[in-house]
Amino acid sequence: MTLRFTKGHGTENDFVLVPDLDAELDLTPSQVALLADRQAGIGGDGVIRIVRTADAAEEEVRALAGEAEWFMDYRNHDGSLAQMCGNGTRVFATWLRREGLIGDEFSIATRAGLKGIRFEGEQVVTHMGQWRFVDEAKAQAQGFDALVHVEEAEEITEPYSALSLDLGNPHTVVALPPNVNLNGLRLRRPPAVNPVPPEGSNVEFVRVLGPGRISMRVHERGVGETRSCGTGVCAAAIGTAFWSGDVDASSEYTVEVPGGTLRVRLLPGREVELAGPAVLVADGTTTLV
Ligand SMILES: N[C@@H](CCC[C@H](N)C(=O)O)C(=O)O
Repeated sequence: MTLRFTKGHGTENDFVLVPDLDAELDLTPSQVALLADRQAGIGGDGVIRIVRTADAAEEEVRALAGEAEWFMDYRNHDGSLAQMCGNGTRVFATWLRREGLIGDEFSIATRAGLKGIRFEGEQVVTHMGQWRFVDEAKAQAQGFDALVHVEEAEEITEPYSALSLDLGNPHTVVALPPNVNLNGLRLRRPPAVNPVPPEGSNVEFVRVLGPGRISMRVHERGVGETRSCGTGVCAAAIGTAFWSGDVDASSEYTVEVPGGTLRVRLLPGREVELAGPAVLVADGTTTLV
């Protein structure tokens, strides 16, 4: 079967977008993994099927059809399903706008609920909704609720304290001590998180650069190290605000990732907004086997 696709990225977190406007596709995990394969397929950190919310397979998603016409059906590089992708929302929205399917401000449906989108010049702003601690009592009592082992250069060192956050999808944030070089971490293998998150976790390593400025590297669940992760930079900003003493105040962070720069606004009511660029790189067709 011939498939139309668009390749796009948000701060170099790259995706294969597959329009399925008539809801004819039932992509299997192995078909997704082949599309995302950088040697044998188109290549990307994830695959986004663009489909009407009313045609989503999941009942909870279909229930959002009155508020959002389009559903971002997000799959990871390995073919697994994910609830949400922050960078993906901007690329998805940019494709919908290019095709004339939406206006300047609208909502999209995701497996983590509705997300508001607006275009501000070259930037796309996603209202990511509410975040939550996975274990607030433990985090407030100890300052962390998990441990992360990671390889540094050749060795696996002592575990780092970490914070588990739910941004619709799972995150574990590590604030690196000042003597540890962010670029020296080896993220080719998944960092080991303890307690083991039941559905796996994206793991972010954060270095504070100055007030409101951080840099981050990420190992994404279902992918490996990526050059950016939108939900991950939100988690990194939330963790940094938490460790600096006031996660409930409004604040803004600029987050440097290997693929570029993103802006995060922490809002009252534990809501968060993400702003950044989105680029559509190429359109083509491929054969689905
Ligand atoms: N890159 C994304 C997150 C994609 C999903 C993630 N790997 C997961 O499994 O939760 C982003 O920009 O947020």
